[in-house]
Amino acid sequence: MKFAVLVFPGSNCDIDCYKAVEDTIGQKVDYVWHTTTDLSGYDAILVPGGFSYGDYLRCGAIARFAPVMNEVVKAAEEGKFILGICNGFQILTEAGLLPGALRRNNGMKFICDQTQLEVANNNTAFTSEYNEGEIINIPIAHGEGNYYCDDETLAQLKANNQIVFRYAGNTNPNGSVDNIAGISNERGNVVGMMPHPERAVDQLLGSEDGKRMFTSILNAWREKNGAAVNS
Ligand SMILES: NC(=O)CC[C@H](N)C(=O)O
Repeated sequence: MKFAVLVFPGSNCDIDCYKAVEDTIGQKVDYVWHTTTDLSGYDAILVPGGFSYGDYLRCGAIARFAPVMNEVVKAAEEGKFILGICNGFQILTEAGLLPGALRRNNGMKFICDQTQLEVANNNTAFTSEYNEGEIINIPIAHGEGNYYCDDETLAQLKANNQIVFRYAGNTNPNGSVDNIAGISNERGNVVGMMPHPERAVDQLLGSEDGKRMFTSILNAWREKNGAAVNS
């Protein structure tokens, strides 16, 4: 299996994502610059966190127009796995690949902290290794993580089981609607989340709870492709 980690000017979690893939599942992974116009060689695309284009206008609002994003849209249509983390989630909502938007945290401050997440849906390619309702420890680091969508969209998210993670036990750090920390598209192959699983892949980092997102993706890909265990 081969992963792409997108790199925009201002990305700062690209190396963490690359290392997480290498260390947790040992699969092939490349950094892919934002001007790239061909992602056909990749099975999964990670859109990492950071401050793409300095967060000017709105987080993700400029990155969404990068040439590589047309390829990300194409990859999503082809059913490839796409995971946007933090700024990556913001970019995917700006690009219209995921519904809703990320607004300033309701306390208007950047928050960098450990958070407890509840796995709201383990029936996805990204979360199958967790138990439904499991509480996991994954850090956040954002200024605009306040997920917003209108009532109609929220009803659709619930009806289609698209809410993947919630901040556990009403410990909502940023004001997100319905404690939402991560969602998927309707098809389930695109997920965006504000917390950082790639920063929780070793006890040295304080938690290993993010590892199973990467093993879940690999398992889903193997299931889809009937691939041999070590391919
Ligand atoms: N860690 C991140 O990706 C931060 C995203 C964005 N710059 C924000 O502050 O909300």
